[in-house]
Amino acid sequence: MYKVLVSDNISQKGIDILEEAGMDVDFKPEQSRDDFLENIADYDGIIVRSMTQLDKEVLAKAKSLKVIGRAGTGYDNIDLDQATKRGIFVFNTPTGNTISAVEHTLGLMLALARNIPQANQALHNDIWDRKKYQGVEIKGKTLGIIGLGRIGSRVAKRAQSFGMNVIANDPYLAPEKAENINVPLKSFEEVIKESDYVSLHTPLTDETYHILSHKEFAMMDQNTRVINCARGQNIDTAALAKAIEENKIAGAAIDVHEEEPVKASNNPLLKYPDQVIMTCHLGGTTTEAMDNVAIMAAEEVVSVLKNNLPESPLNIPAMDPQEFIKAKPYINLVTKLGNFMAKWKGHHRIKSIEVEYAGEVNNYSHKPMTLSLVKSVLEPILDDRINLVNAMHIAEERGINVKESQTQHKGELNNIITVRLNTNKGKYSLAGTYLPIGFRVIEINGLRVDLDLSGEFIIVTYQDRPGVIGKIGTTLGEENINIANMQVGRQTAGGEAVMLMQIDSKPSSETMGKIKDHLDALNTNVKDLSYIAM
Ligand SMILES: NC(=O)C1=CN([C@@H]2O[C@H](COP(=O)(O)OP(=O)(O)OC[C@H]3O[C@@H](n4cnc5c(N)ncnc54)[C@H](O)[C@@H]3O)[C@@H](O)[C@H]2O)C=CC1
Ligand SMILES: O=C(O)CCC(=O)C(=O)O
Repeated sequence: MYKVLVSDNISQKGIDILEEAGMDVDFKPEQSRDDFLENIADYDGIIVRSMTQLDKEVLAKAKSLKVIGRAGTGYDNIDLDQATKRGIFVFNTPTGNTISAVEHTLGLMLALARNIPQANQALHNDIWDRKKYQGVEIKGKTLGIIGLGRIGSRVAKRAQSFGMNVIANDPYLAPEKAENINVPLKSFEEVIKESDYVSLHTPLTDETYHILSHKEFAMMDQNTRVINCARGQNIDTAALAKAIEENKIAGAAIDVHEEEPVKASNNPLLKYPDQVIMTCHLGGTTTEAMDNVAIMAAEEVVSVLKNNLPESPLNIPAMDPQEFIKAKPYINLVTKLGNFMAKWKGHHRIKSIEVEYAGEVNNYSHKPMTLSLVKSVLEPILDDRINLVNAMHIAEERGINVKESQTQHKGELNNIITVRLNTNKGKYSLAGTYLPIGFRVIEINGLRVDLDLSGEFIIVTYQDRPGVIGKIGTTLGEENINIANMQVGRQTAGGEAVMLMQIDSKPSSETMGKIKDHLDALNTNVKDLSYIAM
């Protein structure tokens, strides 16, 4: 039974899903860091929101952890690099709370324009002051959005319906996406200078850390109001407090904070209740969003622990489910070629893995295929320590160069995948194709063959000599091993030859020894002789 820790508050619906799937669930949102560090080794899966820090120290102790589910969007609290190196799948549920974050942003903008929280607070204190709390309209004003993704684009659409003029900065967005929603893309500086309202909707990255600081506040108009519903570290809090103090800008509405939870001791913005509205990271906290992200995260954790790939992976290439279904035969083909190669090359040290894709297979992303190949080639050495998440990292760590290429050439076949290994004892190459009837191996070390890529094989590479086929056939016959199919390829008469035999049962090591003795007696210079079960 898998153990799953839920270390932040999530909807009960998520916990029910985990339990119904037979998981042993610990719900511990209030756990101390020390307890967390002490117990994390016990868990196969974890679900977090933004409060749990899954940093290097934690992940080093998380010896059994296979999957991290982020019930929400931003994943800056997870050390993705470390999780990847440790082969832990990480996914988020980025669509579950988009609308809630959008609506909270709009709410903050209106509250900021109309002094709603301040007037409410005053009235609760028995103060009626219509002059002090006079607001401004948002109609006709310019809203500058930094980060026009899922949330930013929806904020834009709603703001346009209020009659706002929306502009945006997003260097990574395809310009057509912005054109489609009638939002002109401008430089960061233009947005900062031209906007009455600046709203942040970027993830927290090295580039967006303190994206608004002294310099940017100095560029803003005095009537500018700033909204942050993204991440606290996107704004330099001290610089914002100074800009407010010096009336460089008109106000700010802040949902996310550099230090959470906010306390009077750690946040200078609390000194400006008339200009700064603050909420306690509530952007994604609605009943609907909480249910959505918890259900999605729980279902995905269960699915990944059952050996499926996550739908919104953060550390393996994502694939559209429809595309995945179509590409699956090629993923299976390349995995089979990798399994074959791993057994064929035996204990030789791999220097490089090359894969060449030809024909129809080029219609799909190669990344999942190449990852599957690397995993299958290295698996016999590393067992369950290698998976799709850490395959490239492990290859790199072992000095194995992985190269992929594509070509249109495929002859009469619809698709061909060729795998080449360079080892300390020589080169191996194997090509296969996917046909609706199954997988075929069509080339070994450059020699044409045609065999079903399933079942059990003996493969031998040797110097072409008369009598080899007969000797091997007789030896297998004496051991009562039936040869279902056999193909021999050779470069030239007397040159390097490869024999691939599909057999009906496993030969003993004595049988393999006898074959080797016969081949040596015939002076065939055996390069390798392997039994391969697929
Ligand atoms: N306050 C809350 O409770 C919530 C906060 N969030 C935060 O909102 C962020 C955005 O969420 P989504 O819109 O779903 O993400 P998204 O990935 O759909 O959009 C982010 C956009 O930012 C752009 N971007 C990245 N770096 C940029 C840069 N240096 N300058 C300008 N644009 C840049 C990207 O190209 C992308 O279009 C999340 O990363 C999360 O941190 C999300 C949900 C709830
Ligand atoms: O998950 C949370 O703690 C709140 C929502 C959020 O910040 C996010 O989804 O990025």
